[in-house]
Amino acid sequence: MAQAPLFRLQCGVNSYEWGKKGSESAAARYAAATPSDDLTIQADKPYAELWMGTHPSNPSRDLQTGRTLLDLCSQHQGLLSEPVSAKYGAKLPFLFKVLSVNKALSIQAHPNKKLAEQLHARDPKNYPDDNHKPEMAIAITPFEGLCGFRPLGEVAHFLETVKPLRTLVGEDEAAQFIQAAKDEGGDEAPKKKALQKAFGGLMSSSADEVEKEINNLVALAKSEGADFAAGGVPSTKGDVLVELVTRLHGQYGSDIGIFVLFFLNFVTLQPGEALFLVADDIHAYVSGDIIECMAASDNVVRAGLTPKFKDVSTLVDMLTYNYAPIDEQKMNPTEYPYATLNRTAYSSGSEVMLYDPPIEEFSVVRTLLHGEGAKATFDPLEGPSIVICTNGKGTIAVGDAKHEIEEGHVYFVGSTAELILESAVGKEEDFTTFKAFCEI
Ligand SMILES: NNC(=O)[C@@H](O)[C@H](O)[C@H](O)COP(=O)(O)O
Ligand SMILES: [Zn+2]
Repeated sequence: MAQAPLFRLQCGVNSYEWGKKGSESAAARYAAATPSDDLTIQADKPYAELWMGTHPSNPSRDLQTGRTLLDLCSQHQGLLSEPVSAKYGAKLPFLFKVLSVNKALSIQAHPNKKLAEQLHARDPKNYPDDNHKPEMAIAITPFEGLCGFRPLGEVAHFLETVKPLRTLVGEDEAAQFIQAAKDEGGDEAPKKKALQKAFGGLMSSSADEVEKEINNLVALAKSEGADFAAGGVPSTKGDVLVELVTRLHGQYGSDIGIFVLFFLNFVTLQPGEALFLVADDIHAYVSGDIIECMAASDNVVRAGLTPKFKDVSTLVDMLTYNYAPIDEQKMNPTEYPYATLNRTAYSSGSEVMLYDPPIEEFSVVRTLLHGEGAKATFDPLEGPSIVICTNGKGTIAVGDAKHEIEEGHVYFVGSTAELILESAVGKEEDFTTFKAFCEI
């Protein structure tokens, strides 16, 4: 029997410690928006991630039949399209998530394909996939994160002005780094080497050294206030650093990850803003709700700010040591050219925006339909999509099939289906959806 190309998904939510509690968590609210026998939201339990896709660690299911999406795609490969199923088999090329972050996530990076295969072969328990995991984050609420190494001059500034940091890095390593960072000319390779040496020096500190220096750091931050770190740097002022050191210390105690703050860009995203992280890029999300899309993998190499398995030497060895101002990491969405807005949508400032990272496995479209009757019609795609509504309500239609969709509802849309989204909100309200898709 042919499989309808539009069906509602029941998606699982996981309870990592850093998730927002109870219904404060968007991941929990969205999971609870779909009937499920085994989910009752508990007020004091953290709910971190809603997973939408075929990944076996938390497989999404067809709401009507209870069959896993992987099972359906295995039986009906047309849902994925011939090119996608030829290359990726029955597994979706992407994993689509909603994260609700209450406490900082681990200092982490995701291995490239080659390293992922090696780690998976060596330690399948901690590295469940043999695939890379480049990822994109799109803010649903205001979001804070640590992403990529700072411009070297900023790291040099902190090594010069924050004594506990310099002590852990090592006076010689710090001096060599500052020298390399200040050398205006010269190629990148020796600078990246100096950065790796300084970062590696920090990350090889003993627990006792960290305990001692974290107390000095917190005391210094408290006593110096806005003058902390000589007032900080343009991208992260002294008072912001004081608040972050205090907050992370409150969350994780004497954790080396707090010192990593001085090496990484601290970025805030407003709703709709996005960033993209290539494999081997260091990061740690700090707060807020995001849509996240990634290649289908759950490989995380961690080195701090976490009770989970840490693999510090692998992290220090694997990083790209790219360094750049945060604006170079942000992604700029563009108007999606394959959707048509009706007059109501057009006149009410609705928008269909494409977030298109430089990889094959996924892109994401954010559709914001403002006011009653605003409609967007999407050209057929040769590939699979997953749609989630994050605000308001409306209808989702493919061919003759038309369903109501509201906040938290998730739908799978099979290949070459012409998709129509129409809002059913008040004239001053928004109906917002995100659609992850792969087309090769
Ligand atoms: N940057 N975001 C991600 O990579 C998410 O998709 C991961 O699932 C989380 O980072 C996992 O974080 P923990 O290992 O619990 O610290
Ligand atoms: Zn990550």
